[in-house]
Amino acid sequence: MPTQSCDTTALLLRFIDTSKDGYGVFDANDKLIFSNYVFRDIFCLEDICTDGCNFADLVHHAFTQKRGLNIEANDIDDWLSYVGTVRRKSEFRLFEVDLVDGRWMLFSEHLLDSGELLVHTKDITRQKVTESRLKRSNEKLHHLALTDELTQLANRRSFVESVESELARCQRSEGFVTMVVMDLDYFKNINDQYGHHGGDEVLVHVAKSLKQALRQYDIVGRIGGEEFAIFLGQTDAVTSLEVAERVRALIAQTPLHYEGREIYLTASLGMTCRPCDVGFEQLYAEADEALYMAKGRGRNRVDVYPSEQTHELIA
Ligand SMILES: Nc1nc2c(ncn2[C@@H]2O[C@H](COP(=O)(O)OP(=O)(O)OP(=O)(O)O)[C@@H](O)[C@H]2O)c(=O)[nH]1
Repeated sequence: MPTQSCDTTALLLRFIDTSKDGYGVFDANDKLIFSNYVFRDIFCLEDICTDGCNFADLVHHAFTQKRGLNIEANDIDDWLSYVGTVRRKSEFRLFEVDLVDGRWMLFSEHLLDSGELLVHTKDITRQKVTESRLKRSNEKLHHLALTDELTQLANRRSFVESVESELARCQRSEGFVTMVVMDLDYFKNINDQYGHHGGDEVLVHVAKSLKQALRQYDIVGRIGGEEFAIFLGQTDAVTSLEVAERVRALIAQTPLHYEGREIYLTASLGMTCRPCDVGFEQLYAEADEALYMAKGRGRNRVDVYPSEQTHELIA
């Protein structure tokens, strides 16, 4: 019945206009022929007459007012050219968009055979906020799982993983890799003299010295207790020994100022240098053996595991 149909249309229009979702219809020439309140709000069309406006006009209007879609481009026409390569190119399109005011919208576009484009938008700001909180806590958890809480260096697990992936990466190259294992000397005495807190401060201090003495791409970790390990990728034995000596000297020359006193400390280091196709276990075991030699030969020194790559250093 005509009256009923009229009522239904009016009701539908009222429903659409008061909806929390946005609705817009563009004709085959991309002219906006229908929009509800939310849609007009997104493109900040409250103050302009939309008759005859096409999509590019709407975007230009919002962009000049620094409102509407968050467009990270200096040239709006470049952006519109890009959008032209995806818009109206498929029957259905779904995408997320952030607005200058911080809101996030899920846009869906239906292209009819007759050329009209029906656009629907849904506010997904709350989901996006929850998503980014979740992402941040996952990143934090990931960081905690891989980092030694006290020194903020890589923990044992993370050190092993990083070295193994570095070894896999350089498998086919001709270069050399070095492992250095370092252990503080008489650390038990430091704990006994300055307490566990003093001991912890020493570990943090040593971690800082390591970061200072090493290059950004060297891998360093706290393996446990007062033991640290350094991996130098693509580094020959001579350079590696220089690095290990630099670390040893820096630690010996840099006392920690703790509660008005100076805590002097030393460390013993063992190093090995091998071609890139070596496995982690072998590399670590050899460096550890060299560390054992350094401890036995009086501490505060670097000892080198004897191998084809290091014989010149030992001779
Ligand atoms: N403060 C503190 N002490 C730790 C930590 N982890 C291990 N230690 C202590 O480190 C000390 C290691 O002692 P030892 O293995 O005897 O070695 P050392 O006294 O350094 O002697 P050498 O290695 O032979 O020169 C022990 O007293 C442990 O309790 C830690 O996280 N914090």
